[in-house]
Amino acid sequence: MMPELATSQESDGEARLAALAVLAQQVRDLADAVTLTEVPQAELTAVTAELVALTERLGTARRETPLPPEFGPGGRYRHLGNAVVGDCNPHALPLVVEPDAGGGVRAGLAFRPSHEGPPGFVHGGVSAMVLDHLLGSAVAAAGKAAMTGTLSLRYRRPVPYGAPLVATAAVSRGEGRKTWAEGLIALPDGTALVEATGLFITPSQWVGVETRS
Ligand SMILES: CCCCC/C=C\C/C=C\C/C=C\C/C=C\CCCC(=O)SCCNC(=O)CCNC(=O)[C@H](O)C(C)(C)COP(=O)(O)OP(=O)(O)OC[C@H]1O[C@@H](n2cnc3c(N)ncnc32)[C@H](O)[C@@H]1OP(=O)(O)O
Repeated sequence: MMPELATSQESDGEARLAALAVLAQQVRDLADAVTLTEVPQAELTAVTAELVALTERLGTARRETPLPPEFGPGGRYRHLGNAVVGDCNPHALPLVVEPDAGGGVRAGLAFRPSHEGPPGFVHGGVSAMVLDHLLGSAVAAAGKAAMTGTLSLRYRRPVPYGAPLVATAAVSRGEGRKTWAEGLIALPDGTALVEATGLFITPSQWVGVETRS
């Protein structure tokens, strides 16, 4: 179950990965363009034909699975294929998670129109995904490799897209293979929008796995 972590020497060249990250960002922009477009039907059909051709070009050399977690340049942990933080995954925001002064983690973020749930606001499941990852990252920053056992959310206010927000998380307690973490998505002034608590469990075969680079 535990992924074998490669080193960057075993992964693709850094220049190619940088080009792939640029492509992934373009696809994110494409997703928003599709979500918001009002061009006429004939133009939609023409664009679709071009996208079919592009999809086929990318598929001529294809991996079985997204890019795995690895220790990249400088020994820094990264997971380029991850759905939340992966620079090379168009589905990812991508979130940049950093240690904060208090021993937890933080990430600045801005959701996009393609994250719409209730009209004009971010889908609650998307907020949950971000908080799942952030709480998991706080657990990893505390030295535990763990998977989400439970995640509980309190949606206090609708989450806007297109606006700068901040997400934070920290471990609240630990007991054997269980680690509890708390976090929130907030406005820059600290106003809480979504609060989360979660229980993360270290599978027995992951006990002792190094999570800090
Ligand atoms: C993902 C990390 C990769 C590590 C890579 C290395 C370095 C990492 C560095 C940085 C990583 C950065 C960030 C990571 C960020 C995000 C993480 C995202 C997390 C996810 O998005 S992850 C996907 C969703 N997640 C799952 O896909 C889990 C599916 N599930 C399972 O894989 C098992 O189910 C598991 C492992 C949860 C437990 O399995 P197990 O066999 O170890 O458990 P076991 O039965 O031994 O129970 C032991 C004690 O936990 C209690 N317990 C068990 N399960 C519970 C539950 N669900 N709720 C409440 N309590 C539970 C029992 O009641 C018992 O309690 P007690 O001891 O008191 O009786």
